Amino acid sequence: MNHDHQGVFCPAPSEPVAGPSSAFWVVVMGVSGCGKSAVAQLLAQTLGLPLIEGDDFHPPSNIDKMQRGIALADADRADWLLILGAELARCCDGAVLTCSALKRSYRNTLRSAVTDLRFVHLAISPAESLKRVAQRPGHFYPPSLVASQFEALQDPAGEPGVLCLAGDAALATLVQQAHVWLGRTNATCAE
Ligand SMILES: Nc1ncnc2c1ncn2[C@@H]1O[C@H](COP(=O)(O)OP(=O)(O)OP(=O)(O)O)[C@@H](O)[C@H]1O
Ligand SMILES: O=C(O)[C@H](O)[C@@H](O)[C@H](O)[C@H](O)CO
Repeated sequence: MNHDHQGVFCPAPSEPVAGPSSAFWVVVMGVSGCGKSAVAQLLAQTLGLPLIEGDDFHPPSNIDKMQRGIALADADRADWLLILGAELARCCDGAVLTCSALKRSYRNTLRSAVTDLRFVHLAISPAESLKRVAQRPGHFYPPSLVASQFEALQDPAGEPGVLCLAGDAALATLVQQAHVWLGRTNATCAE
């Protein structure tokens, strides 16, 4: 059992957390460069929810591996996904999480942490992903790993609680579409 930063009582992360009926948890997912951080930041801001940046929770060994151009394996991602699930569960009133969540089993690990977890999948082409990743000087993730993201990706379309969006649309459009899907049509979305 634990408490979040506001002292709200939370069940242990081993049981999926169910919040107030107005609460929801959203994962913005997809391959490298698809726009997870950009969209999630706006979404969290306009929904008034905390933002959890999944990349901030990778152990140094994972960052080191990616920096050296080695794709993460299932075993590298296992503990990271459990930690992200615990972070979601810690936010009793909901949260927006950025996480690649490339495989169904990864999404199911996150689903086991909170009830009715939603996923917004930003789908982009390998060419667009490569272009965006190559344009990020100083970022730890190398363009040489982009192909491995698409090899690992299992399309979440058809799974429960999933919205698939074209990640090359304008940011404001993407956030607006997510709001409508979440039933929050009145919120204003800034570009
Ligand atoms: N809808 C969009 N249209 C045009 N450019 C975008 C869009 N979304 C994001 N970008 C740009 O693409 C780049 C990658 O975006 P972002 O960092 O949000 O992706 P990401 O999925 O979080 O990547 P990673 O997981 O690799 O960190 C950034 O330069 C960002 O400004
Ligand atoms: O599961 C993964 O392979 C990783 O989370 C990657 O997606 C990177 O962390 C991200 O792309 C960095 O930019």
